[in-house]
Amino acid sequence: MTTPDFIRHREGLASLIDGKLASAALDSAVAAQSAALAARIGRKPCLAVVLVGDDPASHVYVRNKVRRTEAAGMISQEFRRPDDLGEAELIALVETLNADPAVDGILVQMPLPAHMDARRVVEAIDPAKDVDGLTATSAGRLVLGADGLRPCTPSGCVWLARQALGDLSGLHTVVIGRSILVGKPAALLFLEQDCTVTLAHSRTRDLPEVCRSADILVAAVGRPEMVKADWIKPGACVLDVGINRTDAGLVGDVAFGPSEKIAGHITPVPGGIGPMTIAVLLANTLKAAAARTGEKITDPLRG
Ligand SMILES: Nc1nc(=O)c2c([nH]1)NC[C@@H]1CN(c3ccc(C(=O)N[C@@H](CCC(=O)O)C(=O)O)cc3)C=[N+]21
Repeated sequence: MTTPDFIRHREGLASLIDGKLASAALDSAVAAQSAALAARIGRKPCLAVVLVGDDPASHVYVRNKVRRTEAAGMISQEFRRPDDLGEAELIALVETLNADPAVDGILVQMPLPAHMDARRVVEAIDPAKDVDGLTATSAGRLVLGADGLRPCTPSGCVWLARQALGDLSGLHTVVIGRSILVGKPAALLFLEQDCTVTLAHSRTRDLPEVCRSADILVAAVGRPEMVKADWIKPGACVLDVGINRTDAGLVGDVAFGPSEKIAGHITPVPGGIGPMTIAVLLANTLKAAAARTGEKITDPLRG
């Protein structure tokens, strides 16, 4: 197996998995296929992003999504609504987007304002357009191992682990965090790769010891630098999903400095899993566009 250029070998330190470079590689594969698909169907794939309220972090993510969608030759539609928008109005907007044949993917940015039931809003999304992979239909297909759209962040984790390690069969993956958006689907996606999976969480007994048995460690808890270097098996592949804003800037869930001396591979924050999430979102939009129009494409995340 040849190592891709976004995994940088470093003497005496973990190889650095550069998620920014990796996502640029995926984006250009998506762009090429999106152009070919557009030529066949007579229109570009289109992603609609809905942002309710004015959380500054959400605005940063949405701006990045719009920029990268357009750079990949796809159409980006943005819908901004005030945070006093009613749930029924938001669901009506989702239904309008469901009915619009030119829209291939719908993403409703989380978190939603507290007065809304996010589950009800997500379930209003047509599963064929569920590029976040968050509807009950998509989750059910994931559990069944049936075709469907998979959640973006955990798909990005699996893709990077495969790029770093090749076949993951038989490896022990420990996922810390059982969220619907990341931890739970990550466990299922690594299982689909024939890993032995442990889904650890805040009630797990002796978490450091559990982590020390991981060949692949996925940290998705949202606690700055919670995972310490002595929780890491020497040579393990460490994927840091945490995006924590602290006085010291943006930090992950892993204490990076000490951990890069122990791990075999590691993702930084920023510049690791975050940009990969958007790359998978674009790949999912391409897949949704192809499936909706009955066209065949090669999955940019496979191979
Ligand atoms: N329906 C929905 N789907 C999501 O996928 C979703 C969401 N809601 N709500 C918020 C979270 C968070 N998220 C990120 C995406 C990219 C970066 C990213 O590109 N981060 C850069 C840094 C950006 C910065 O400076 O803040 C990096 O890690 O290098 C981070 C976080 C998607 N989310």
